[in-house]
Amino acid sequence: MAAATQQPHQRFIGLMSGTSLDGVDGVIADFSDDGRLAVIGHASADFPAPLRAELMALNTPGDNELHRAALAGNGLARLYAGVVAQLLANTGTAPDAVAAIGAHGQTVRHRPLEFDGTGYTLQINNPSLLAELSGIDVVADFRSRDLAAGGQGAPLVPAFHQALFARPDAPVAVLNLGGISNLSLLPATRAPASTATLLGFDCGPANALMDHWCQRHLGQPFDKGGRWAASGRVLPELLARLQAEPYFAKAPPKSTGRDLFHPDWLAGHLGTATWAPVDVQATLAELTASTCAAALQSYQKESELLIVCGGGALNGHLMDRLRALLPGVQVQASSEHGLPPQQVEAAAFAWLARRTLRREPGNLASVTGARGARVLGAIYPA
Ligand SMILES: Nc1ncnc2c1ncn2[C@@H]1O[C@H](COP(=O)(O)OP(=O)(O)OP(=O)(O)O)[C@@H](O)[C@H]1O
Ligand SMILES: CC(=O)N[C@H]1[C@@H]2OC[C@@H](O2)[C@@H](O)[C@@H]1O[C@H](C)C(=O)O
Repeated sequence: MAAATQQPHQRFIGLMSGTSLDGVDGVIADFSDDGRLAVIGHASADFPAPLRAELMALNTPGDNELHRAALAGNGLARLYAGVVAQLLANTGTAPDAVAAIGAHGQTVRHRPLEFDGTGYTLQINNPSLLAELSGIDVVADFRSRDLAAGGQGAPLVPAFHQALFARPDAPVAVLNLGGISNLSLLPATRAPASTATLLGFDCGPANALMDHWCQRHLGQPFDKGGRWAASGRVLPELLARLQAEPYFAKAPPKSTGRDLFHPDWLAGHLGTATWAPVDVQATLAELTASTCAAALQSYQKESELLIVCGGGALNGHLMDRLRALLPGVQVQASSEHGLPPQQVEAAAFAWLARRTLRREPGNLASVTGARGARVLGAIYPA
């Protein structure tokens, strides 16, 4: 009789609904014992318009928030459950073959201490409902523990970027262009310990303001390929005003969100000027590219490779501007390094859920500024 074979891998699902508020991305991935992963399926779902509108509205203080947030959490959990069902069906996976789902939730407030002295981060979610609907353990609320330990609670993906993209002999930078941009600066894995500090921080707005402007003036949710921005002219005076935002010059650790970079922030800088909308869009794209490029040049000059993920990697104009602003740096989409741009963050939350189940820390104190490594999140058993 053949000896019983050991299970060769563990399967996890990761679900991300990020600050661009475009919908949910999910991946299902197999992890080997040493933590390497193979994504075996991807599924996504757009937000139904009323849920998107409510999640967007909940980013700013308003009436009856507790009730509305609870209902939005239910709506999000049901959308998540639909994505999980697609992932299971597409890959012929039974729920009990999945160790856990890492479900990020929807950030509607992000207030690390120095933002306004409050010190909390809030991801709307209903992990109990998702566990009930999916029959799978759910890990959620990944950020609060890092904040409790004095950290920013974000970004959390740099540790995953390190596991996935770091190289033995050369540093690598990884840029996520979602609603907000964040950069991971990965030292060479063989670098001496004294020079091997991994940094990561949010650079500023990526697509959030461009999406807003595009919706307002073209009635479209985003600027496909960046073609509208590419047809405009950068406004030097406006660009200088936007770049003067103190957040950009702040040293890490730092993180941000729609709490700072919201439509009123843009409106305040536009003032009463009557610039052509297409030129404002070109300027917003330049703001994204220039702040990300400046962040790389300030904190990892020696990097010759920039791997770009997130939906912004599909914006040809943004990618061109990054290349122009970073001569000598190869700027490549993450698809050239094994994982399509829209799957990286979801895969990161599958990876983080696995860490939590194994009681392994998910944060990096060098990135978030937390007092130390912490096991992140809460587990909701199926
Ligand atoms: N073909 C495309 N051309 C230009 N932009 C695109 C394209 N596809 C997606 N995007 C942009 O990418 C955004 C979605 O990116 P993504 O899903 O990575 O963001 P997110 O995960 O919601 O945000 P975050 O990483 O800040 O949490 C869209 O809102 C849009 O602006
Ligand atoms: C509070 C919050 O949701 N932050 C997000 C957001 O989207 C991009 C950037 O701002 C990053 O800090 C973070 O997401 C990724 C997944 C992170 O934690 O690494």
